[in-house]
Amino acid sequence: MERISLNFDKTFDFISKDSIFSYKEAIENHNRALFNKTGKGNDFLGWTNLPTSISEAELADYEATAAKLVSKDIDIFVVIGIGGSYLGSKAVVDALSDSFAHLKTRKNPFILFAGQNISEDYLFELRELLKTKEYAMAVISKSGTTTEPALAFRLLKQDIEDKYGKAEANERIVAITDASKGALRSLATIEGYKTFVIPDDVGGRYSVLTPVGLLAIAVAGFDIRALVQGAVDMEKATGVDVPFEENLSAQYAAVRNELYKSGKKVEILVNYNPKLHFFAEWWKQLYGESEGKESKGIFPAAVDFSSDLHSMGQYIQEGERTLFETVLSVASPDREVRIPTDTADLDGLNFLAGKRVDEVNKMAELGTMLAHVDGGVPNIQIVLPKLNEYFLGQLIQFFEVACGLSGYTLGVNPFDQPGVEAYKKNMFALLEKPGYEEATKAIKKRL
Ligand SMILES: O=P(O)(O)OC[C@H]1O[C@](O)(CO)[C@@H](O)[C@@H]1O
Repeated sequence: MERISLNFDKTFDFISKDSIFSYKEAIENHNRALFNKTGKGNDFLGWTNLPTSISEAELADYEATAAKLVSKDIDIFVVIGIGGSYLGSKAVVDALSDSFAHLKTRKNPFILFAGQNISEDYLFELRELLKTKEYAMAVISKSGTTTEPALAFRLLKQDIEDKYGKAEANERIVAITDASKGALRSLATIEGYKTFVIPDDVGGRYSVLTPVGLLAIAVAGFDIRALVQGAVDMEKATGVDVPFEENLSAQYAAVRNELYKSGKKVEILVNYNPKLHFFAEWWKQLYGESEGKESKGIFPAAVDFSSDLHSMGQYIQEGERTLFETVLSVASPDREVRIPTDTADLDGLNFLAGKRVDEVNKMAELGTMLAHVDGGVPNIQIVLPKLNEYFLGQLIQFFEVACGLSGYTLGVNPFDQPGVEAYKKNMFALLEKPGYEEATKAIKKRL
């Protein structure tokens, strides 16, 4: 199998190869704890062997449901969800879509998102747009009780029922949630929506390869079988008995932990293709929610280069020396654009004539990596041969396994997120939610 590759040579000015390989035994033990489901948070380890456990019947169901929705000639498929219930599908759909798909004639509907913020303007404008379009929607919440998607769904449910009538609206709504618990499960049962189950042992940020991600990706017209196949191959390539020397996830986990120990507290995920912007958002949740606890953890940040070289480049080159970068590099672009000759050559670019634009991009990438290393920023590089479903599937599983190993190495439980409750508690107290009376009194005294 052709694989994504990992190169961490450009960290050796900062940490030694020996120090990285000193993690071998510990990380191999962590890998066994992950795959044998004996480590911390082991009730949320269903994602480790998720790719190989997806059945033909499940894939066929996602594809058939997507085809049924698309056959209604919908312009838009609205995905209502937040965090892990939206970032995975957004990441994959954006990575695979034409950059201007929203302005072009398409075979498949455009995927829009709701419930990922509480902006009144966003919801107003979305509802206005939907009045003029044909649409269907998926409402996704593992807990079934998250405020942001519940609020958006309350509004959009009324709109879709008003537009199509209740019976047809119910045909256009798919609910993806827990098998038995939560308000969304109860509502879906009452309304008779088509439903899909998010497995109990797969947390939100590890759920892109469940119906949470796969349905929307199929509706958008992408090959979910190739995506899953990539993840299957990476599951095997990082599995329980794979030695450290061959396990890319284990090596990435070791390098980032050693960099963290050496004082590099911020990891910046870099891309040179704007289609990967939301992949970085998915990655930020994966690593931020998994590792940021007990006053520890690398802060995950992201930049889109070369755009952000003209905004954040200065800081990365010369600011606080607590950064390292992980560059997502795509070896070959899908399309070919060559730079033309210009007789006047007033812009002085004739030295590039005949070259592909990607050659310039690649030299920007290499030049930046070398400059940043010179400036004190270690660089890791992950290369995808192409930006397609198969290699994205590999990359997803690679990062998930590495995240589990990295969290175990750091000594935290990478599969809970207790800190997220703090803002919710305050928001409910401020909104005077029944049951929060004491908290309301206490918070009001602070205002
Ligand atoms: O799918 P749910 O349960 O609505 O949760 C959405 C997101 O909210 C969180 O639970 C944080 O509150 C994330 O972990 C999760 O991805």
